[in-house]
Amino acid sequence: MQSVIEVENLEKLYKNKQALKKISFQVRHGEIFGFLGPSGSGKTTTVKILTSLLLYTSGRVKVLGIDPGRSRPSEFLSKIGVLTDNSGIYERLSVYENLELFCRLYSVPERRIETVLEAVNLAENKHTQVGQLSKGMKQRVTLARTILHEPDILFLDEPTSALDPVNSGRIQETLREMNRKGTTIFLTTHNMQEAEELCDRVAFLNNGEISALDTPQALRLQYSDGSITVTTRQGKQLVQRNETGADLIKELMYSDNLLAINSNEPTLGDIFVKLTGRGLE
Ligand SMILES: Nc1ncnc2c1ncn2[C@@H]1O[C@H](COP(=O)(O)OP(=O)(O)OP(=O)(O)O)[C@@H](O)[C@H]1O
Repeated sequence: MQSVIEVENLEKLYKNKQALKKISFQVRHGEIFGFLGPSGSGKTTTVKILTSLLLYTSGRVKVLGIDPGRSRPSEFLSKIGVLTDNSGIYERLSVYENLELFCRLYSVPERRIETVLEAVNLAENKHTQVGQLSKGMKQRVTLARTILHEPDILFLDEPTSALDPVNSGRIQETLREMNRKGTTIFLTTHNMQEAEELCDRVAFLNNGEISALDTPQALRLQYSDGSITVTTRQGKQLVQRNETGADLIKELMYSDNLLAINSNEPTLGDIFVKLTGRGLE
């Protein structure tokens, strides 16, 4: 499948701090790609470079065939959407007025507002002043603004980090829906559950280096120890995937003492710790 983001040996130096150490990866058209790493690993630096907000030191970067470091801002920014913490929504204006303002600024037809409000589930709140909305709803207004111009790629830096599970879930559902309609999504997070549920592929970033990159399922299988937990009326028991294990399960089934069988696949968080020796928080 066609790559919409290509990164090769990307390096970023802040004075003498090497924030990105020659990382390489590609993001395919139509996928949700997760960039996972703990605080300080280089996630925001990467997003800023990919969205032309920061210049890189060396390497090769292409986003939709354009080098963000050398792009014409108006042309490049019309193709992407960027959601970060400080997205500048006007608290004293209503939801609708905020979006109207951005429509005028970016020459987007006003009829897009209704579609976008439906997409982020805010149609009923369109006349509410943003200052009166909950944190989760504000984040959805910001998302609405980010997708107003129908970007080909959406960059999200920790989109749900400050939200409760209900609001996080709503944002995730909106992202899934947008992705189903063809938007490629590049997402940074240190929330492994979010990555596991949402992402087609994930990259683990640690100290400016990528230590693994694959689908969550492939990573779980690769780092699984192959054991199975069997639950019987007497309790839980660890069984290996071999002939002895199979015989035991067969015996438990015939004796009607088998309540459940679960494979012991590690979570993305477990794998991150295994690979890097540190957690994601
Ligand atoms: N403007 C800057 N000047 C110097 N060092 C910086 C600058 N911005 C970031 N860094 C350093 O670069 C490294 C990567 O930072 P970055 O913000 O990209 O990490 P992050 O993974 O996004 O972290 P967080 O999840 O806390 O936002 C960190 O060590 C950080 O201290």
